[in-house]
Amino acid sequence: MALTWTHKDRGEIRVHENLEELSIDLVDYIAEISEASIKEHGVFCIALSGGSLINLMGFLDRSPNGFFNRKLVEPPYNKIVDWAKWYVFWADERVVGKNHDDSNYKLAKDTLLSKVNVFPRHICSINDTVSAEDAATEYEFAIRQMVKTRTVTASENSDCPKFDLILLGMGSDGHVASLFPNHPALEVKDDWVTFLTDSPKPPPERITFTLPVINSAASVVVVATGETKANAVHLAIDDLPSLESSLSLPARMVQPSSGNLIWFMDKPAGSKLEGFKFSG
Ligand SMILES: O=C1O[C@H](COP(=O)(O)O)[C@@H](O)[C@H](O)[C@H]1O
Repeated sequence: MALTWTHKDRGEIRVHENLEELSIDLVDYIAEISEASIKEHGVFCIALSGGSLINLMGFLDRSPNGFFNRKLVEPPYNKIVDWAKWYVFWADERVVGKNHDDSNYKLAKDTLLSKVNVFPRHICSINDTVSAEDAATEYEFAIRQMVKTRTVTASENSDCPKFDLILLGMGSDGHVASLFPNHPALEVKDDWVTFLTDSPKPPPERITFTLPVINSAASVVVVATGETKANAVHLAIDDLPSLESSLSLPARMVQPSSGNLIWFMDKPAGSKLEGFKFSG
């Protein structure tokens, strides 16, 4: 059973017994938001990230113990999810070829998108043949067109798109999307998508949603697993008034203005949280 509680301003926290339980809960949540969004406005606009998150969405092959039996690409989800209404974006992307192993697009394509009926024209990936700067500009332009045509909802509170769901992983340094600690990309307020040519984590060239876009989403999920993430999870969630550095931790700056924020983690990642330590 997951240990779940709501922090007064850091959203809902779900600490799962193990990765299998986390995966099932995450897949359930995505299916639920997909259904609600389609009911409400006819489409589901989801922004993916890269990294370990994608496999945790239950897209990996079934494990020998049979736990990964509720993958989005398997029954019941492959039947009940209305894939034709999905529009898929990336909260961040590495500026490499689409067939490169570092590509977040390739990861999602190999594990999910090639196995379900999302229309290829609904898969909004970056132009991988131009510079990082141009790729960011073009990606933002493409999203602006989709807001104009009302495929992507406009935020009521900001000049930003309101994605139905943004899925973020978190690095052990507290980075989310490609927003790294102390990087100037964190300060970008006027653009929806920005670029980096000096990412501290390879590959160096990336594009990323900016904080205003992330914080305008209807739902934001942050997924963190493993002991190496425990300290960043603690700094991102717990009340630590004396530790000013934690305030500029990218994961702590994820604060949806009117949307939901949910943290999915396993026990090792949640082990340093106040709420976990005092849970008995
Ligand atoms: O480089 C990236 O890292 C983060 C976290 O990855 P993880 O493997 O530690 O979960 C990921 O969310 C981001 O999209 C990616 O570009």
